[in-house]
Amino acid sequence: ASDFQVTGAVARSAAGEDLGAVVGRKPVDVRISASVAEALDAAPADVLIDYTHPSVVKANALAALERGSAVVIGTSGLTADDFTELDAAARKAGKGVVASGNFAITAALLSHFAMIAARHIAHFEVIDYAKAAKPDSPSGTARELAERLGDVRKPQLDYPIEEIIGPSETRGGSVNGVQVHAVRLPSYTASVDALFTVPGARLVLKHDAGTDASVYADGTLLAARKVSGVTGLIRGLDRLIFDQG
Ligand SMILES: NC(=O)C1=CN([C@@H]2O[C@H](COP(=O)(O)OP(=O)(O)OC[C@H]3O[C@@H](n4cnc5c(N)ncnc54)[C@H](OP(=O)(O)O)[C@@H]3O)[C@@H](O)[C@H]2O)C=CC1
Ligand SMILES: O=C(O)C1=N[C@H](C(=O)O)C[C@H](O)C1
Repeated sequence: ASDFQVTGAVARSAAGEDLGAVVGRKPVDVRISASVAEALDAAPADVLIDYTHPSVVKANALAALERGSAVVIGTSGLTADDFTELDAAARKAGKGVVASGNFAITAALLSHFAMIAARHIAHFEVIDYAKAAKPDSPSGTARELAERLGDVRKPQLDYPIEEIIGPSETRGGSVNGVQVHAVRLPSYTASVDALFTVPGARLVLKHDAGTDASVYADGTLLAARKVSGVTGLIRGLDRLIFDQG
């Protein structure tokens, strides 16, 4: 995108190398750093875009806010409490954080439609499908969806989970009162189903992605453009697209 300039990059395995060379292009005079703090100390940035690992994303975001950068978070694994902490840190810094469990437009539309559906339908659950080796569960997509659906309303459960006859784990995990079922198997990449049902009929909202990471690019760049106008945290690409006209 011609309106952005890459000022730094982070990858421990390529630290010290030129970013252009590492991605198979001409050198671009951007040296890859081993950590976000090191990268931002070497070259300040308006925005940090984080696609790293659940174990480091919060520390990365806090390091960026301390250094005066806004933050776009794609990395999964953060809890509702983590986001509360990041919102407070962003407000203290007078900066914005935009986080989305999924930056694909199809996932953003699913979230938008699901919030409407939850206002009208009392029974719903979420199924999350990902590759067998995904380290976090539920996915960022499913976690954000369930947390936000649970804020719209707590879904009706017609049989209490704690009274289930058999292993209650088979009914999934509760995220903000919403049952989430995480499937981790080879052949899956990144999909989510939001199931809304009434007696006799079902609405199934499905986001289904393959391995092409470009589906996340436009949404990520949209967030990077808009985050400079934000103070505090916004969660969900759909909120950037649909809540503001
Ligand atoms: N919100 C969204 O739309 C999307 C979210 N994701 C999420 O983004 C995250 C990254 O996914 P993906 O790009 O597939 O992962 P990869 O493992 O392919 O890439 C992670 C990158 O982060 C670098 N990195 C820097 N610091 C660390 C660290 N401390 N620990 C681990 N890696 C580090 C890695 O390089 P090195 O090991 O050399 O440091 C690597 O280049 C996941 O949480 C995933 O769920 C993924 C796609 C879309
Ligand atoms: O690990 C992935 O690949 C992805 N992770 C994100 C998530 O946890 O939801 C988004 C997408 O599913 C790809």
